[in-house]
Amino acid sequence: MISAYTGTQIRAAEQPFLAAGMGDVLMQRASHGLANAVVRELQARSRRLYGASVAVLAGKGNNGGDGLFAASFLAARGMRTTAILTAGTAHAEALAAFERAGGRVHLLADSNASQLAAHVAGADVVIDAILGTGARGGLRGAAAGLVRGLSRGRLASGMPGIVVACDIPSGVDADTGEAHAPVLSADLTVTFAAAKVGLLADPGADHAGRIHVVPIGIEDELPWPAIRRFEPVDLARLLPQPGRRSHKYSRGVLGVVAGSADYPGAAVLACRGALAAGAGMVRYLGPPEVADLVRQSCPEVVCSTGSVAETHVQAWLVGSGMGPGDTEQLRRARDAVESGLPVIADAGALPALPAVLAPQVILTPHAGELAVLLQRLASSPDSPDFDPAPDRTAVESSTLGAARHAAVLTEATVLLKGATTLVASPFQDFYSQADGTAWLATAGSGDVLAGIIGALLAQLGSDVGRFRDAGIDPDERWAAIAALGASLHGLAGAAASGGGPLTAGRISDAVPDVWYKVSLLSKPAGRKRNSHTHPLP
Ligand SMILES: NC(=O)C1=CN([C@@H]2O[C@H](COP(=O)(O)OP(=O)(O)OC[C@H]3O[C@@H](n4cnc5c(N)ncnc54)[C@H](O)[C@@H]3O)[C@@H](O)[C@H]2O)[C@@H](O)CC1
Ligand SMILES: [K+]
Repeated sequence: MISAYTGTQIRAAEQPFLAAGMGDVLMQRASHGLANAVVRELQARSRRLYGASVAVLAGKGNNGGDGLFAASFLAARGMRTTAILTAGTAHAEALAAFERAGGRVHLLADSNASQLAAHVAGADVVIDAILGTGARGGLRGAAAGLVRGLSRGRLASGMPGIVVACDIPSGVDADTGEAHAPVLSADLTVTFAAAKVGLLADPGADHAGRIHVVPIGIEDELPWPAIRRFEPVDLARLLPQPGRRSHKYSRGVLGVVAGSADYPGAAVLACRGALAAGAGMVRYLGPPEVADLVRQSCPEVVCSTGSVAETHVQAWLVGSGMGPGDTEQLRRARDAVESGLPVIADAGALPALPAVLAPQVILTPHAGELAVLLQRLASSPDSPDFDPAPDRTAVESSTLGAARHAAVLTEATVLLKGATTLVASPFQDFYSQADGTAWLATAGSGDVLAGIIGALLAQLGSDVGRFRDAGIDPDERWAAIAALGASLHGLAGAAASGGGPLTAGRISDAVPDVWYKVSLLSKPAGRKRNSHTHPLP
């Protein structure tokens, strides 16, 4: 599990060390880690170390200090180092160390910005150490102009160097992931003590590149994380395995209310996702013509035109492929929510459900649907910290804030789909998953995700002990189940894609194999099914 923290939490954890006069020690650990990461990055790309050019963009705070110390270590390994001081001043000891190591220093001004930009664009490595966790807002003045020029150059592929962000890309809010343009997108972010929330939420995550955490010795002081991310080994622990005496009913039965005359395929894809993710049985309720298609595609599914009340299941999936005119299906969706069973509510169900729900109801909007949902709830008096009527762009620029707000207002668990999938529980537990590939942005992908999460709800919803044993508050298991589903969906999509285009059905087809490979991570080597190890996709 990856745990991430706000800048405020990190600073609070540092406080006892700073009070004990250990600030310099922390900075040395951080900057050594940064320098080592740069060396490894060059080596991984088979680039020479001796003579490599390094440009560090250094602000006036400790973030700039980290960058300057790191550059001085790199100079000691024979690299040619240049510092651009973006604020006219810099951390005094770090600057002195940098100059002693032979680094060249330039003060950034409007008059020399374009000349320095050309120099930086030609460097083998650019270290972005302008702003860190102490930033308020984004880059300003000449620093903004420099980064804007560099970003344009990067987009035009004119900048072959490696961009390494020190702690966080400058301009990204460490607490929220909001990005104040311009931001220089990094290939690698080397972050200290622990990942920052802003690296795990879009749009900050767009700019972070790969994330490397450097421990600096304050980790034991860190509080409960602000956001977490499951890794495959966590899936190995949390995904269910049938017992020897399991039967289809004890394995977990999922009821599916999805599809319509206009979108019958959504029902098929949701059912396929659910079957692939281990539901003991899937029961489909819906129009006969959709049920026919479901039967043809998935003969395992038991179809009926009955009511929610007379259908015995452990969890419901409602809404995929449904529209406002599908009166009977929408009534079933509301009945499913009223049953008190765990429900995943997707697409067409979102506008049709009561405003206030419950934690075991998982809403799965994309950014546009979340904007509509928040607009519907905007009349709520509990929305002081959010634009009362956010549009899609507002949601996309503050994904974590929007998901958090929706969870608070609806009292449901909210899964916001996107390049990074965020899950917010109404109790304010958060997960971020980014296991997939951009090829997952394909029609029907969300229906499969709903099916996968539905199957996990049916199998895991009552398994309180499993979550407690994994250190997850049982009340928060709905968010954990949603995050597990997002992770499984992402891993399956990446495996099925293999780097090329993807169709939704292939995501579900890939789930069982990914599940199997993940489950090997929890078993001692001697107990593997055969002698071959299956690398994760
Ligand atoms: N506190 C510690 O013990 C450690 C801090 N570390 C580093 O220190 C960083 C935090 O350092 P600081 O608190 O000095 O903060 P920053 O280095 O992020 O910068 C804050 C400085 O920039 C100014 N500033 C804030 N917003 C600005 C903006 N939008 N435009 C221009 N200037 C702005 C502030 O007035 C302040 O002087 C971390 O990100 C990390 O890199 C590491 O060295 C590890 C140890
Ligand atoms: K930075």
